[in-house]
Amino acid sequence: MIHSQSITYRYPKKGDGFSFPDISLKNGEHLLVLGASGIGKTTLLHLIAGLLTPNTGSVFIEKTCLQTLKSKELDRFIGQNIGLVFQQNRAVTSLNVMENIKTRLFFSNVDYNHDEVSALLGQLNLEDCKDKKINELSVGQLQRLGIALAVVHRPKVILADEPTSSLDDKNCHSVLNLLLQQAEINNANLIVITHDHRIKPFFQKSIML
Ligand SMILES: Nc1ncnc2c1ncn2[C@@H]1O[C@H](COP(=O)(O)OP(=O)(O)OP(=O)(O)O)[C@@H](O)[C@H]1O
Repeated sequence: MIHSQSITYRYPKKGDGFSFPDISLKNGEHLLVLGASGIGKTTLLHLIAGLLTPNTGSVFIEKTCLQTLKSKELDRFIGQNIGLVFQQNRAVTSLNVMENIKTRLFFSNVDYNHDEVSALLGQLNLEDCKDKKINELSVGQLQRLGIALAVVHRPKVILADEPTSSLDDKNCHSVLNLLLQQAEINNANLIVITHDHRIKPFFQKSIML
């Protein structure tokens, strides 16, 4: 469950700032956030993820209001409950795939479970890659690893920033299906922000900024 209320944000020394529409998702619901370049999509994503603090308004994940948490509590809460999928690779290049997975779990304070991680790597067709270094992965494998790193700690909310804009139609569909599949397996809310209108049919709920 995620709920945001009356969020506004202004970057220091930058114009009027943003006033965002409220978001309300029950367990298992997903949202597409569409909008032109520069309209504030990534800013909204960072506010929902707790990476930026709104000037006014609140974000609730389950019953926790992010704005009531102290800095260390917030870091812990984000690490355990939020999964972020980035457009660019964020894996540590000096580590192999499995070491990246274990590092992600360590920072989320979640124990490594061999069977669960093997199942996840299987779902993402990465089981043959676990000992590979990041620079040995194909573009598609890197993208799927990005999803694995976002969901391996079983977050309540999966947030994806432009996950498909540089992909052809086939890979766009495949990435979307994997994200939705992982959201379902984890009973998580999935929020995708994009200017890529091809993915509209995948979502029942969408807002335009
Ligand atoms: N750290 C920052 N400091 C100051 N201004 C910023 C910062 N980050 C973003 N902005 C500005 O805020 C506005 C919204 O940026 P944001 O990245 O949220 O838009 P977006 O809709 O995600 O754009 P795009 O689709 O191009 O990624 C832009 O004008 C951008 O220049």
